[in-house]
Amino acid sequence: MTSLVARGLALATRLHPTDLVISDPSLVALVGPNGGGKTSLLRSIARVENAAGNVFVDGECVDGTPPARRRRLLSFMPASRDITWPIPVRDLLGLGADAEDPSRIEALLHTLELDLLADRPVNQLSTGERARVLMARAMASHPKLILLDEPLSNLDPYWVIRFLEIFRQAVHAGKILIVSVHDLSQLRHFDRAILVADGAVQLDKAPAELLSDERFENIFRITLAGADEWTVKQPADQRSLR
Ligand SMILES: Nc1ncnc2c1ncn2[C@@H]1O[C@H](COP(=O)(O)OP(=O)(O)OP(=O)(O)O)[C@@H](O)[C@H]1O
Repeated sequence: MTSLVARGLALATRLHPTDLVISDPSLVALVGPNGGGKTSLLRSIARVENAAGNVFVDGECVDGTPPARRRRLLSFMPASRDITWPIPVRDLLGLGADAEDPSRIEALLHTLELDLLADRPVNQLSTGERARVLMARAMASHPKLILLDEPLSNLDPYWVIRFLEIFRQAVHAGKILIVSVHDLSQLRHFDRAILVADGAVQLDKAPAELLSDERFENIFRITLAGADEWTVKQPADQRSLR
């Protein structure tokens, strides 16, 4: 059973000391206002920055783990879809997969419907197509923990639904997924929602409870006005626009 234990994660000026424990395979959303610290938290867990603290996946400390082993523990999909390197899609996926597991790449090309794009250079794909390549890459090494920074941005409605299905299948396969999202209507697909603002975890609840928490509205400065409909709580001072 996959578990994540993170202790004392911190990044100067961006993320206050933060603990996070996820004991079971689950789909966890990170939400929060722009600049609140979602990416900083994801990058700290992924150890892509020199963040303080320790991260344990299934009891195994990620720091100091050799790269081949680390990519079996976790993967990280960045929010940026920029890839300047003209590497073919299939070759890029191969960089993240085990050499002894070539069928994994073909399976991912099929799942993400990338078969016809497999020989195209990734830097010549559309933004949404690159998101599918990066998602496939994040899954290539069968990591136990998958960290995804705004994976649903830039996707058309078909692919939003397909990504959510793929996330759920990964949870059923025993993985933990931590996913930053901005579209609050997507929260109902998640098992748990963490609100990050001012560089700290402010709320950590079931999605429905989070959405109805008064602090949620205050932090986001919006009010629920109907099903999936929100209005601005404290309109910005408009005087400068006159
Ligand atoms: N490389 C960096 N160096 C210093 N400060 C940074 C850096 N990247 C981001 N920040 C700052 O850290 C804070 C948190 O940023 P972060 O990207 O984690 O927020 P976020 O919640 O992911 O935001 P968004 O929703 O806009 O993507 C912000 O105040 C931001 O300006």
